[in-house]
Amino acid sequence: MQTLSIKNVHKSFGKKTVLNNVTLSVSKGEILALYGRNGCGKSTLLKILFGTLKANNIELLVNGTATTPKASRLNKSIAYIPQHPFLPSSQKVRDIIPMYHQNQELQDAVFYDPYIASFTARKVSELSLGQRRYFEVVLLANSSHPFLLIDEPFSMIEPLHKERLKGFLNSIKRTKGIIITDHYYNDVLEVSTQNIILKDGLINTITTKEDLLKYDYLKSV
Ligand SMILES: Nc1ncnc2c1ncn2[C@@H]1O[C@H](COP(=O)(O)OP(=O)(O)OP(=O)(O)O)[C@@H](O)[C@H]1O
Repeated sequence: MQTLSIKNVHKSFGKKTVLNNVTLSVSKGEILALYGRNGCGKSTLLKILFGTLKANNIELLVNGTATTPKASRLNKSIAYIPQHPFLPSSQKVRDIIPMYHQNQELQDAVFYDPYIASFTARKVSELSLGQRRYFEVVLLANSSHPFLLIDEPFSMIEPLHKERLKGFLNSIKRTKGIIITDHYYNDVLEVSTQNIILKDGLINTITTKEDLLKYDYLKSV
């Protein structure tokens, strides 16, 4: 079983502790959903895992072997889809695909995705938000990385795009271990296999939607 485990992640910004000995793990075949209120530290945790933000402390194990976030990024264990646009806006979709994938099979998986095939001639700047988000996810999820971090894939996109994205995530779920964070909790709950919430720097397990009330994320369900 391929598993990504993090233990005792600690992160402070000045005197403010955002992550307080956070411990979690995700295995191939699982989608771990991370909830939490604005500013609680979800993106901070994903950036730390991808090695673009330094933690005060982190123990990272990939398949039981101790490693570092930077090494995991460089050896293509972990892929990361950030919250903000990251693709070159003046490039066409069809030119971006080979930039990310030299492997023909991986290129084809993106090129021949039925929805992406309908806009490969367009520049990224010409895509709708939903098209761009779907392209970003499919582009990076069709990779050899066994673990994938996705920050807010559903935010601000229309219902039809959300359905398409959920369908895609369900189709790749058995091939990867995925950590996803988003405030569209109903959509996330449809695809997730495990659910946790970050509150006051600590991780709590969620088993029902009502637990989101318990940790002050919702007022009613
Ligand atoms: N570089 C930084 N310097 C100082 N404080 C920071 C920095 N980056 C993040 N923070 C603070 O850390 C906290 C966690 O931010 P983070 O972006 O991880 O929250 P989040 O849970 O992803 O929020 P949202 O749901 O709004 O995306 C916030 O209070 C934020 O202001």
